[in-house]
Amino acid sequence: MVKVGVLGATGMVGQRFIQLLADHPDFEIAALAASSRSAGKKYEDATTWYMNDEMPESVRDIKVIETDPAHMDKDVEIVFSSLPADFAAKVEPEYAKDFVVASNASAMRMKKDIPLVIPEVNPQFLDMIEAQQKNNNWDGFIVTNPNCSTIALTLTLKPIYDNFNINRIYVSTMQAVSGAGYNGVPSMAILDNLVPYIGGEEEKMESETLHLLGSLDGDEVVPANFSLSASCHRVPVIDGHTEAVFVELDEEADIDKIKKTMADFRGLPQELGLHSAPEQPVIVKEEDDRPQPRMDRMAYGGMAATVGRLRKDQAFDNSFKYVLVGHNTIRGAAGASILNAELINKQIL
Ligand SMILES: NC(=O)C1=CN([C@@H]2O[C@H](COP(=O)(O)OP(=O)(O)OC[C@H]3O[C@@H](n4cnc5c(N)ncnc54)[C@H](OP(=O)(O)O)[C@@H]3O)[C@@H](O)[C@H]2O)C=CC1
Ligand SMILES: N[C@@H](CC(=O)OP(=O)(O)O)C(=O)O
Repeated sequence: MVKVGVLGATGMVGQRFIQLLADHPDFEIAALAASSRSAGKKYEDATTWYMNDEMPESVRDIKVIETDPAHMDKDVEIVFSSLPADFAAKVEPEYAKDFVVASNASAMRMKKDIPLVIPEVNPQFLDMIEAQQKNNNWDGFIVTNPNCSTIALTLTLKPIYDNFNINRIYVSTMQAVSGAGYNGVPSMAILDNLVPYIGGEEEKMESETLHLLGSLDGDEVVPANFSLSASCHRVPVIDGHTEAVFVELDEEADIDKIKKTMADFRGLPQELGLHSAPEQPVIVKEEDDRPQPRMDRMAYGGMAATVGRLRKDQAFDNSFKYVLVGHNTIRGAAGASILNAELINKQIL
């Protein structure tokens, strides 16, 4: 078993990490860190548990430590980070001196030599690790996963990008409140309402998606060459981001072929049989009223994106549109970091 630690362990994403790691066949939770508000307390006393399942027995008595790497158990090999981005930017490089950091925070995603990875989409970006270690003189390294809306979108776009020529994409999101953390959106702001702004989200979706679908030239990422415009909105759903996607190709959109390409899509995690890999990363539904967050967010344990209403766009030439749902704190956060770590454990450690 590989010993792992979780930073930000008391938070919304930290709790997902614990839920997903509790019975993991290869990883064993050895350390939990949070802010000085929580450090020194037993995990069960430091945490207001938000998950539907009970808090795992194995973590209840673990004493929460300060996030400083000096406090981290030296037997830990992988540290999962679900820290606020500004704090992650300071702490993650400190951890990378000695530990593998699988980060879910946005701070380091677009930095040179730091792989931003979805294992089904761009596992080859892990090749940057050698340069990262050499350039920083680190024994460990940092690998990041994308923003929650970006992950679901990019999983569905990868098979299209590989098989057709994309000209431009518009995407409009309807994002769950859990995406902002437990204290992120007051109920008075979101009940009976919708908030048409999520700070920084549109910029992240636009840049990260093109980066993930791009190619490596040495250690430089050459972004994919199409236009992408995002509009992001918060809706009163607890978990599961929904996105309406509009795609213009260079050629006529053959709907049956596009559906088959998406449904047949498999990547390296499926080939390697990684524990958290969904059998099918993209599920295509035919019902007129799917996908819906309540019904589809838990597809393959929350690790698959579900697509529906895939149809020709009658208003524009060579165009089609669809709706997708992805679980924001599983495939969009903790599950994504864990899948990255499973790939690293199989191929690098
Ligand atoms: N929620 C989501 O869907 C997604 C979130 N993310 C990213 O994951 C990260 C965590 O998000 P989320 O779990 O929602 O946030 P929460 O606010 O729910 O949790 C934040 C965690 O970080 C800890 N923390 C806060 N400040 C400090 C500090 N100064 N020093 C040490 N620890 C600190 C908190 O500890 P304490 O309890 O002691 O205060 C808590 O454990 C963020 O970077 C977010 O952007 C990414 C994708 C999706
Ligand atoms: N901003 C996302 C969640 C998030 O924290 O994303 P990021 O990891 O890119 O900061 C949401 O509100 O749903």
